Amino acid sequence: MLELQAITAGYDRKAPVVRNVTLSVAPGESVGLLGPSGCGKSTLARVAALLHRPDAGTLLLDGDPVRRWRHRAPRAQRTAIGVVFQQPRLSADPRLRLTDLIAEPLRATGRRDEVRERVAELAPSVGLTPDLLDRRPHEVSDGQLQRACLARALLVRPRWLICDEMTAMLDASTAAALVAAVEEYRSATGAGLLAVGHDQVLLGRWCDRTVSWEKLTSTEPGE
Ligand SMILES: Nc1ncnc2c1ncn2[C@@H]1O[C@H](COP(=O)(O)OP(=O)(O)OP(=O)(O)O)[C@@H](O)[C@H]1O
Repeated sequence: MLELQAITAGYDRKAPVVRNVTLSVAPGESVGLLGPSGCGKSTLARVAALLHRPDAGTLLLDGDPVRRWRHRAPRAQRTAIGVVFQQPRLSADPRLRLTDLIAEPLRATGRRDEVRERVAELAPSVGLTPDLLDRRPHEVSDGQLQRACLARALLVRPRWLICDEMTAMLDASTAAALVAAVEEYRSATGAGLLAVGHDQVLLGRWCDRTVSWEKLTSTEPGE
């Protein structure tokens, strides 16, 4: 299970944007988190992705509490989670060719031949052709770059995927292709998914269940 328990988080301890939120994703389950712009969904997603330390509450990964965040998190916990954000250009090093961008999670540990093999295996599953793999981010479209960011997230075979508005900037056919790639990965591996967004129709079609931000936060004592 991926369990967010009574999470309070934000950027100012006196005014947290996420207050006492509890949400779980079971293995193999897909959960959509719906909410309006600015409500705190991305902040919660970043807590779940080990990128933002909460002010209070507990994150359990398969029963183990997460005690360290970002680069301090143990590798086994970091690689259990794959994350894709809304804006690929903010999460892609502009100097890297797409092959190296996809291979980033293996940079420290992967052998060269293993890296090449894994990227070649993943690229078609996200719809990237070999010619695109040699290009740098400024030489590809947003959709192509987002495909590479999804491949990077899948590279270490995470048990949990967090997609934060993954398709918000994309045209309908690219969005559908990326959702299909996530679902193919999930059906092959049994990975769980937390998909964050504001598009009720998309999340309703994509996920086993959707929860609204209002519901999650209305259980707060005193509200
Ligand atoms: N790095 C930051 N420093 C300070 N405040 C921030 C930071 N990031 C986000 N915020 C604020 O926290 C609140 C919640 O932001 P968050 O990105 O979690 O919302 P969201 O629901 O994901 O919105 P959107 O759908 O527009 O991405 C907003 O008011 C935002 O301005």
